[in-house]
Amino acid sequence: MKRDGRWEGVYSFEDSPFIMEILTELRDERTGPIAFRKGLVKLGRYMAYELTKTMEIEKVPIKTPLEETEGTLIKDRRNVIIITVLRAAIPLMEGLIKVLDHSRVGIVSASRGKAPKFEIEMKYVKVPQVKPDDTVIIADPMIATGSTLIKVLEEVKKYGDAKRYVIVGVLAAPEGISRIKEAHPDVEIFVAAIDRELNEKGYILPGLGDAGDRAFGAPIRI
Ligand SMILES: O=P(O)(O)OC[C@H]1O[C@H](OP(=O)(O)OP(=O)(O)O)[C@H](O)[C@@H]1O
Ligand SMILES: O=c1cc[nH]c(=O)[nH]1
Ligand SMILES: [Mg+2]
Repeated sequence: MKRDGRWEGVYSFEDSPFIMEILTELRDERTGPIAFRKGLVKLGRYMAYELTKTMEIEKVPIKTPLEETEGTLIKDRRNVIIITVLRAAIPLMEGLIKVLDHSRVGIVSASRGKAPKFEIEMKYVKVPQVKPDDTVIIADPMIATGSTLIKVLEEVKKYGDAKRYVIVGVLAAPEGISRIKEAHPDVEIFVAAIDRELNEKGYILPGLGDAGDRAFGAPIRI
């Protein structure tokens, strides 16, 4: 895990060869939906594991069959809410919850409109009560303009004050991170990698394309 000096509380995993190998498969245009979804699940699992290193732990007395000793408990792991941003975060959440298995889960829908406005439509919001000890993890693979996550954070913050707000994603564009940090300076961001820029349609470059479409196929409008 590597802190990015351009912002406070922003980390990438560009120093992790294994995470970079999974990302390489996700970026590759030849990777089909089955392998793409599997890659997202794997990333979620390993990123959650890395995230536990930033969590508060507690030393606890335990008894082995032979004697008393001291054990470790990750306190914060017991107080996690994962917010899944439809669609593309579904496989990422599946991976995160394998490690963060006590998590409560919120589901929100967010659909980004076309350039240049990129208006976000949020029709479905189901979020549990947020308590002061909670770490709220917002899972969304792509941080492009940042508009989706700014809106999701605004909404989620109505459900109570958390100990931490953490975004877990795959790729981010620098402009998206800057916009989120400006609107929500308290949020921490963990992404596999931070890419170069956005194109005129709001896609991350070099990126991996449309994460939702690659995972689930392109929807049609009727
Ligand atoms: O940072 P932004 O510019 O807001 O863009 C990022 C959003 O775009 C994608 O979702 P999309 O709207 O394509 O929905 P989908 O997951 O259903 O494809 C992605 O999963 C993010 O939620
Ligand atoms: O590059 C991008 C930008 C937004 N959403 C995606 O799925 N990909
Ligand atoms: Mg999409």
